Amino acid sequence: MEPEGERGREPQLGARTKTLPRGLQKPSPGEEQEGPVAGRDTRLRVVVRVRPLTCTETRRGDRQVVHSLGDSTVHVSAARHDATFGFSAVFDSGTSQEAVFEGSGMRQLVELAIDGFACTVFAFGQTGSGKTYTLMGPLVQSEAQPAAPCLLGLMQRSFACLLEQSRSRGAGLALSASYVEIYNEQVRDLLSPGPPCALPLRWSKSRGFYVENQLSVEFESLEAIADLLLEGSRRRRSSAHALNRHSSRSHALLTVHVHSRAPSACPSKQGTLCFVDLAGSERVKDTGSTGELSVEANNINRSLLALGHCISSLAKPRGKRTHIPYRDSKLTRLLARSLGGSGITLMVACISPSSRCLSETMSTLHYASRARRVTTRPVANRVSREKLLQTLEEEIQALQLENLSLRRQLCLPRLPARSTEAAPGTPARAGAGLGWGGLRQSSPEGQHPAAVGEGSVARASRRAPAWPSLYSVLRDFVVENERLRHGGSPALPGTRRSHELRADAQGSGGAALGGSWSPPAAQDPVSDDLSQGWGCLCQGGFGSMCRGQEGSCLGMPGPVPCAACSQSGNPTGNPGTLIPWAGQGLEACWRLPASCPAPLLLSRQPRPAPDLIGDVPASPSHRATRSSWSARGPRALLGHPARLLQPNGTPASSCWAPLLKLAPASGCPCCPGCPQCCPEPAGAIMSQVLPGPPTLQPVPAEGSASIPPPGQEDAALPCSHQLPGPPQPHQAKRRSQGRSRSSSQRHLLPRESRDQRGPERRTSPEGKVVPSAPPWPGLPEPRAAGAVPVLQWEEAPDWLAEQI
Ligand SMILES: Nc1ncnc2c1ncn2[C@@H]1O[C@H](COP(=O)(O)OP(=O)(O)OP(=O)(O)O)[C@@H](O)[C@H]1O
Repeated sequence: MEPEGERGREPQLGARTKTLPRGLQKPSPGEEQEGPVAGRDTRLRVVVRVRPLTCTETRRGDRQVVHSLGDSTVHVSAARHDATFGFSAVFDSGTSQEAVFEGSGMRQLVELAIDGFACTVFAFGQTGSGKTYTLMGPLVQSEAQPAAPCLLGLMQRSFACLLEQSRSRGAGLALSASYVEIYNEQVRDLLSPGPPCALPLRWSKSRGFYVENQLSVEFESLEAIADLLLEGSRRRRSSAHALNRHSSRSHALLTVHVHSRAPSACPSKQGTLCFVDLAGSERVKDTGSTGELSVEANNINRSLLALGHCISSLAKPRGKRTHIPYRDSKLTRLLARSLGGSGITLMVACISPSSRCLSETMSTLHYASRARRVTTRPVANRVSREKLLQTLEEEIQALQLENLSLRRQLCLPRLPARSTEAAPGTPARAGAGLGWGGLRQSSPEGQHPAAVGEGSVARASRRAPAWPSLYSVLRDFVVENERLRHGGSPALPGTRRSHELRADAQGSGGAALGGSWSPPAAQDPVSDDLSQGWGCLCQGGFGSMCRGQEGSCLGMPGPVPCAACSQSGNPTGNPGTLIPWAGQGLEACWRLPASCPAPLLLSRQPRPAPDLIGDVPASPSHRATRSSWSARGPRALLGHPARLLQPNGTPASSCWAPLLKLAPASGCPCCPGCPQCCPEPAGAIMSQVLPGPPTLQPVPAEGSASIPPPGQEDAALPCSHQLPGPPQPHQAKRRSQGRSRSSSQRHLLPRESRDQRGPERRTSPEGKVVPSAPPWPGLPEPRAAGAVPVLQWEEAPDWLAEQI
């Protein structure tokens, strides 16, 4: 039993709510603070909510044994239990939802999240004690019958508060949400449609424990986040048992990521607000759980026990703490930062007043009292622009090197340097790319990109706001990396155009994309080549996947089986593969038409707008991204999610949901690749994205080249907005390096390929020479002087390739 004296030691609520998001108060030495103080021990804030007796309990004649004494204390009076507990606040059964929001300090928590702190609120208690009610309000039966505004829970009120703050700061806050549940010790994404699948839990030094590949959805309105909450809650596992007709069978974690964009000189802040609705502890004999319900109950109780152990260990003074068993359950891993790290945490202990629940109530109150002794050391996550740029650049470099190595292993040709999107509000102009290409240009002559350090980043950041470009480049690399890791064709920049043309020719793709632009198919040689069964696209680099003869490539391994091919049964039993093409919501079957009865390109479902992407239901301002990929390799440097985007409305067949979507490479977010926004030679792109098959191609006639020779592939940059101009000295040097590297590049190709490297051109099936880079009016030939070279093969360190 909790001693009476416990009460006296509790500081008063008014004195404790010293939330200082900005000033960060200075405590007296050795003083332990309850209000968050950066870098100082700060107690968890624990409040108690007593729910009213339910109809069943009243009907049964249960006695009310829990009473709030009005001064943040709660009194339990029963035959063998008589105790008083003090907390930060106690809300009795008559307290409104709004009073709970205001009195619990939730509003301050929202402000702290905006200020860059990782804030967590979690509700715990016995099953049926009102945790979900406190966080989300009463169960919403349907969208047509929303809950009365006065009943909305802490979540909805916090969202409203956040959005209000966002509006008052102009375009200052970028908000996104992710929603996962831990069900039977498996982490599952509640925002991904389709059958639930387990997501891996990873650890990194910078981020601690995190869920890999969870979907993160941007939102800008209350309706949007309310939809997400509703959608996720519907997917969450719940069942009926004796104590609750809608009992949650999983722990749910909804995290809102708050990114405050600061004026250029100030650091930006990246806070989080995480709502954890724990599944309720339960006694199987009380709930009458059997079978699956009892398995769930065991898992719930086990993870709550692990949480209890962590809290007990953390409640000891710092010097006396030994090991904190965070790794005992997924729940404690995910809550590690909130409990003992640098976050700020509010715990809401929910209890039933019924005499029947007395022992569970006592256990919850003891648990809560112990939690009050737990301290964290809050640290705001502030990222200076310089630092963010540097981190982004490092990430891009690491990814580029890794992709180079992967391409090398897959015998794919290099890609040209990535173009970048212009920063919002910055008109796209030649040479103004601020991404990788821009940074490389600003690097000292001949310097390895990996050696481009803070200085060049700083230069880049001084020239213009660079991160929209860098993020765009990073996203491209991540998408490409994922494709390469799966052994499939990378999402190749620029290919979207050809496939849009193709779909347009079939009368479907253009419409799906809003299709305002439909250039003549004659300007798209690759599209023609694909449709007419031109050559093997994978250059024989895939072993058994490719028979290595013209027109007989059975496709690269890819994530989405082509329904038509797999159903019709092809001679080798190797189904065709639908490759999602960047930016277009299109899928291309790599099998050739002769053997694939499916259309070469399939358009996806029409989408309301090209930039409303993600596999979450279309809703105002939704934009879905997947969180960080894997902790392998030299990546995982950033604390932000990888931008693996999924097309809207496309059901994910697996947890990887491999239908990737890239924003158009042009500066215009809704541009499907029109010549106005993407003033690069379309054909030049095609010549670069097509893997050149040196051994398998018919030797073309003289006069045109489509496969650029080593050292020249880098000449044309898709959407890089270059203008023709005389070669700069460092560019001339680069070209000479390109020539000299050809010898070293040779060893990257299969011997057969090396021996039979033919002229750098190809022909269409009719024998007609297809120029690789048809001139686009007003723009340079792809290999014209002034183009920015890409990373050389030699520049990818061997050790990296070995590691990968
Ligand atoms: N403060 C409250 N006022 C009115 N009704 C409440 C209150 N708290 C809970 N209830 C009601 O009690 C029932 C159980 O609540 P809820 O589902 O939120 O419990 P829970 O703790 O989340 O249970 P579980 O752990 O099993 O999911 C619901 O019908 C809910 O509407």
